[in-house]
Amino acid sequence: MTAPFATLDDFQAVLAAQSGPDVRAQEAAEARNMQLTKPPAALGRLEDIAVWMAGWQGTDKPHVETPQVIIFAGNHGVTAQGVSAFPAEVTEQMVLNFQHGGAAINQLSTVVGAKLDVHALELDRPTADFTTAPAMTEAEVIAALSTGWNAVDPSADLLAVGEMGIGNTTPAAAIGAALFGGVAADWVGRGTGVDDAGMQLKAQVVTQGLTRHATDNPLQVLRCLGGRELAAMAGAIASARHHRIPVVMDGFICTAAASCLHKAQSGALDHVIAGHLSAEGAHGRMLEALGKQPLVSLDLRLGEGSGAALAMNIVKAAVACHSGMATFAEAGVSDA
Ligand SMILES: O=C(O)c1ccc[n+]([C@@H]2O[C@H](COP(=O)([O-])O)[C@@H](O)[C@H]2O)c1
Ligand SMILES: Cc1cc2nc[nH]c2cc1C
Repeated sequence: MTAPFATLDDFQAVLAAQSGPDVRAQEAAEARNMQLTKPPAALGRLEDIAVWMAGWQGTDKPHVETPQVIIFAGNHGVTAQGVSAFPAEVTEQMVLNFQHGGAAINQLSTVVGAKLDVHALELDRPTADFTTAPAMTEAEVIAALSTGWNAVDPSADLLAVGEMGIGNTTPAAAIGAALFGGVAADWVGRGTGVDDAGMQLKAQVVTQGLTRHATDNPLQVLRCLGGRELAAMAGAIASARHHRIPVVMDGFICTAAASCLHKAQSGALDHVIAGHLSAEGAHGRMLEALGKQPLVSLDLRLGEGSGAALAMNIVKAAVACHSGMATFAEAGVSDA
């Protein structure tokens, strides 16, 4: 399917036209949940997850049988400022590692039974350094959003989005500050492992970006301060909504990309769940701003969709209980 937008205004209109969950299916799932052989609410948040899945999948018996994990990779002009502990060529090297099955995300996708797709976005043409120019032109951000939109398999029943991009915690921090306020130091973190001086440098770089690209428009924030893999994640999340596929978010960079959708259109992340709380310092603040509670908190700070793929197991377990359990009547167990 060709992406149904050619400009950021079109994309904004796509977000505005998105529909909500299937309320009938959700109500049917709630009713079913009340009859399952357990004390009320004894499966805690697993019950909420199953009902949420039911709403987006449009059935009272939701499933996770064809999950998809997508990694988008991009390179960043802002790495010229020395904001990462690793060299930019690692982005491309890790893409090869993903393709050869050697990365953490390959193992985590296998564990949850997900198809893994990798999309490298013009790695030999990094975005512009946002301290001196907008990271992307409108045509470039639309191309990246479209890659993300088209990467979603319409037959997937659960989607995890993740990224690979040396330097991309700096654009993510800039987006956090631009959308949610505060100073740069509130949003920068260690990323791949910079020291205290590196953190200070990142804060200066983010401040320069914020000063240069002052805008209230969240999609312009994505264009000016973001990166191709962030825009692609945003495009994939919007596309999943169109196909009514629930989404599990990954860490700090993925959440920053999703935040642009949330700020552009209230409710744009209703079909999205936070997979995990990253060890990247500002991730918790960003999730709070979105009103999202992460499923797991295991000090991961890898990216590449790892926390999202891991959390898919919990979603899978939630729907297995909901859809597979017997009711009190079926099992002949006495109700309260
Ligand atoms: O997902 C996260 O929360 C996360 C936190 C820190 C680092 N990363 C990964 O590390 C890279 C960005 O770190 P950096 O230091 O190069 O900005 C990028 O490839 C991300 O996938 C990811
Ligand atoms: C080795 C390495 C693997 C990664 N996976 C996601 N981001 C990464 C960053 C680095 C540096």
